Amino acid sequence: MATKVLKEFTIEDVAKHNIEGDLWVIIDSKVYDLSRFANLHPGGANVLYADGVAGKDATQVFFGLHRLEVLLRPQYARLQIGKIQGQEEVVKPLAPGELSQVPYAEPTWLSRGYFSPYYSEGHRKFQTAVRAFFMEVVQPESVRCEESGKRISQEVVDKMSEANIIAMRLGPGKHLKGRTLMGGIVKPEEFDYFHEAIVHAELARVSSRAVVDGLLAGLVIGLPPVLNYGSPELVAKVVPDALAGKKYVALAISEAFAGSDVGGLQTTAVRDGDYWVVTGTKKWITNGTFADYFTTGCKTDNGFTVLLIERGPGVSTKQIKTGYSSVAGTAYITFDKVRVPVSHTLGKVGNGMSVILSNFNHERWMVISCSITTQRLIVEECLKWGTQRLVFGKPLTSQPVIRAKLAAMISRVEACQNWHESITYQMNQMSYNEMSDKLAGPIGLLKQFVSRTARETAEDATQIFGGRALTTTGMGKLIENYHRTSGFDAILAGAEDVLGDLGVRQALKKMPRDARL
Ligand code: HEM
Repeated sequence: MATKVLKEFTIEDVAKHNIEGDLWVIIDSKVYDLSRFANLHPGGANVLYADGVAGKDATQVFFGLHRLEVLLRPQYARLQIGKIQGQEEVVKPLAPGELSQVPYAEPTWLSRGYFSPYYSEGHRKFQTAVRAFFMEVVQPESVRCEESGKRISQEVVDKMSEANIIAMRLGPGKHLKGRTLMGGIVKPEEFDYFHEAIVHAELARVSSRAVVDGLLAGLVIGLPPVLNYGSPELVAKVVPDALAGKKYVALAISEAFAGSDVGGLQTTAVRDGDYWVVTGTKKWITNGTFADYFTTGCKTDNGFTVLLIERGPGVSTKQIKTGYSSVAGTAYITFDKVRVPVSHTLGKVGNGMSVILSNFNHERWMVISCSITTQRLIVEECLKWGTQRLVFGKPLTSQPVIRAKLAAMISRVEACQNWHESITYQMNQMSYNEMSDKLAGPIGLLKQFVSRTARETAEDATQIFGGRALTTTGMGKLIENYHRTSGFDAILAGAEDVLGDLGVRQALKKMPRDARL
């Protein structure tokens, strides 16, 4: 397709169009004809007729009031009629895969001129491809679904499964064997937890908190127990379709009766020949509204057992209204005498607690990976806003109190990131059992730290953005979303205080008996 040659104007040409009905402005070297748009302008027509705006270069005032994306929306992009002779645009959106050059907007390993002991050139290649994919395929969908509350389209899920992103989100392992990952950039046997962390980070970079969950987070936490504890026949029946994005899975553990005390669950499974008969309810189940399978914690005669329940007679799900978008498909589930084949038992009868506990580490580490990226994104938003927003004729960052907030925000996210990388490195060296033994505590402590710092950063960012942080659209929309949803990470996958306590209890278990001051 031929690129449109833009008409060129001088500043003087534009200055002649400065009245109602004949109104041009310059924004970042581009000339816009707002004559007819003025009456439709969401900020009102009058602001456009002001002295420093009509017929003038309104770049400064524009970027004080709008996000760049406004100019990129097709309905507004077409208002551009030309450009100013001899000027070039300065403010450009990132190309798919491109890195931000804002300091601290990217982790150190992605920052120009810095080094990392953990990430290789291969990780970098992989990251570039994953970022481009998420920017092109997932970002527009995220914006649509966050607003509409509708579940992610099958088209996006299909594209994710084609690149094997769904399988990669489950981490390294035998489920990757024979798969072409991201067009073959990384071999399945080379795929490690740093590759996986990249996938989570890039997903979180372009998605709101609810979309991170809506994009099959239920499957990411609900399928591993099937992979690790299901019979070969069950694995063959369920896993290929799930990784191909044809069937959805949710992890159904928590209940209105029991959250953190998994032992207090009331959903009951009673044996009847070759079937279990399951009765009970589940609450806060991510992706539950559209899941085909539920990895479900049940009380059985001799303790606690995990069953894979297929949607069918006796299973009903309804949407729960939560503080974030219903794109996450958070559900209340009722099981009413549901007949579940005994072959759908995951692990040994009565051994459900270890099935669930072994799953938690990976889930928590995944939540941490996503949460840190969003925290970093908020730092980037604040650095940009702080420099482009003028107060008392100077950038906001000229105020020491703003710089102090930025210092705290940067330090927090860098601390989180470095701790996360250190734990991820340990994961790469350890067997699954070693991880359960040695990393449950550190992962619990890190998750507590990340969700606490997230909320502190949300508070600071809200102060920096002021009223703009209170609206779901416009300049502060990411801050508003973060402020409203950062608390989710303090609850989902294990409540903050419980996890901090777990970390300390694990440490106490390992205290040498002879340790004395
Ligand atoms: C191509 C030119 C422009 C387009 C397409 C445009 C579009 C918009 C849109 C979509 C909004 C809604 C808020 C948002 O989504 O960010 C808005 C708000 C606003 N616009 Fe514009 N605008 C343009 C130029 C200008 C200029 C030159 C001014 C200068 C005064 C201006 C002043 C405002 C104000 C005061 C608001 C309300 C901001 C708020 O609620 O915080 N706009 N504009």
